[in-house]
Amino acid sequence: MSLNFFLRVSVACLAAVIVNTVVAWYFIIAIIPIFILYLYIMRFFVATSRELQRLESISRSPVFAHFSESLGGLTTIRAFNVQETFAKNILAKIEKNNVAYLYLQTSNRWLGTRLDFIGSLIVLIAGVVSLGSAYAGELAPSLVGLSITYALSISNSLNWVIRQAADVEMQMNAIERTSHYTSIDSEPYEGNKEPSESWPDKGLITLDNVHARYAKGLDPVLHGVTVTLEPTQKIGICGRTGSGKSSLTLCLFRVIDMFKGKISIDGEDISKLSLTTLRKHLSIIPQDPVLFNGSIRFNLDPFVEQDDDDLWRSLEISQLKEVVSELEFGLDSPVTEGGENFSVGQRQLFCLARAFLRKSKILIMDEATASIDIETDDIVQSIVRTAFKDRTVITIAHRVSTILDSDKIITLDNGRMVEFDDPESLLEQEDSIFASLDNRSNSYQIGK
Ligand SMILES: Nc1ncnc2c1ncn2[C@@H]1O[C@H](COP(=O)(O)OP(=O)(O)OP(=O)(O)O)[C@@H](O)[C@H]1O
Repeated sequence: MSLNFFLRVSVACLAAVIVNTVVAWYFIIAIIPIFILYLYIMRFFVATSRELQRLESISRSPVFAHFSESLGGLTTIRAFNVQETFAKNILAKIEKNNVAYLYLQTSNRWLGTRLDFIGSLIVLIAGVVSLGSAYAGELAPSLVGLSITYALSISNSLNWVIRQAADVEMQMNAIERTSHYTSIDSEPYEGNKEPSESWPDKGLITLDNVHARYAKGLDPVLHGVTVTLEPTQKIGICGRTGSGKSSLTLCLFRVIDMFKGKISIDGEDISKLSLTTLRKHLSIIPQDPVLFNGSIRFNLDPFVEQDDDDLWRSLEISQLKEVVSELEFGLDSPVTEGGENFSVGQRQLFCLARAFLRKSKILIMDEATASIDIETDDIVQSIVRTAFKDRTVITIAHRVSTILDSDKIITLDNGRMVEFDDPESLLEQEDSIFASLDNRSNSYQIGK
């Protein structure tokens, strides 16, 4: 549509110049300096407005981000009575955006006055040239009218062309951003090996001299971790803040760059598998349990692979059967965005039910019980001990009590595995880090 219009306007513009030149040939000589001036203004305006548009876009995003974050945290904002601070913050961001917007509009006005001036100049030239010719008797009065009418249309057309050109440049900002995102390296999804259907059927995890870092150019966060986790073992990982507990689990999912060493699960080198295969076969319960907008059924079984009996069984195991059966629509009851209509503990239990349903042989719990009460923590631990007894479970602990009954404890320090033993033996060694963390357990925290 726009291209069609653009072509029509361009042809109309050309026709107007030809008509004026035919009416009085010196019109073309007079129009050349104006055309050069026009090009100069066009280049100046397009370059400026492009940058102003970019500033406007950049300053607009924080306004939306702040607004949606404030909406999400309304209760916290009110609880701390910091409404005024948040209002001030968003007003400052809006003001910044308004400044950019104002400059953008001002530049448009700047262009408007110059284009009007150039347009009037063209009409003036056409008028003077054709009237001069008419006085000299070379031109019929009707042709004077024709010439001025066409000159008026030139100024309108030029105005339109310059604005469209500027607009295209401005909108190209979006293309520039998109092309930036398309050129970002993505994770290597493809694998060159497909494991057997039943993989992993035991849950044996072997880490051999694992070195990992968050990105090329950053310092390594794991330095040569070597350990074998036997099938069905319950392993607790502890260590001070920043010791590399989460990084170790991220390595299992190949989220971070393992630049040296090897991790095998049931004999398969995970670096050779496709990411989809690898991640499909591991389950993780993060500290912030994730539930999606939809029904309970969708949250438990997004790929519709299980029947209702299995779903109810998983809810029974995670002690949610009663809660769900009391809801009006049972399994089809709605879950709001982020699972806000359930408590954090219940969300953890839903995640546990989901992990149980997926039947993956390996479950990773990353400080999963950090933000729930001790009672729910106990429920989670007892579910792990019973329903997950035939699976390998790695628990990053927030409370010492959480991992006290693990089969083995891994203690990390500065990205190195410094202890690997059963909890009793480690507690007996008074100089062990695990024992020192246990001594601090009055605070119920490890590494915090
Ligand atoms: N996204 C990241 N980018 C770069 N470095 C990171 C990133 N996340 C963590 N690190 C670094 O990796 C190291 C290990 O962090 P990690 O989160 O694994 O520790 P942690 O033991 O899980 O700590 P916490 O108990 O606080 O969760 C730290 O030095 C940290 O600074």
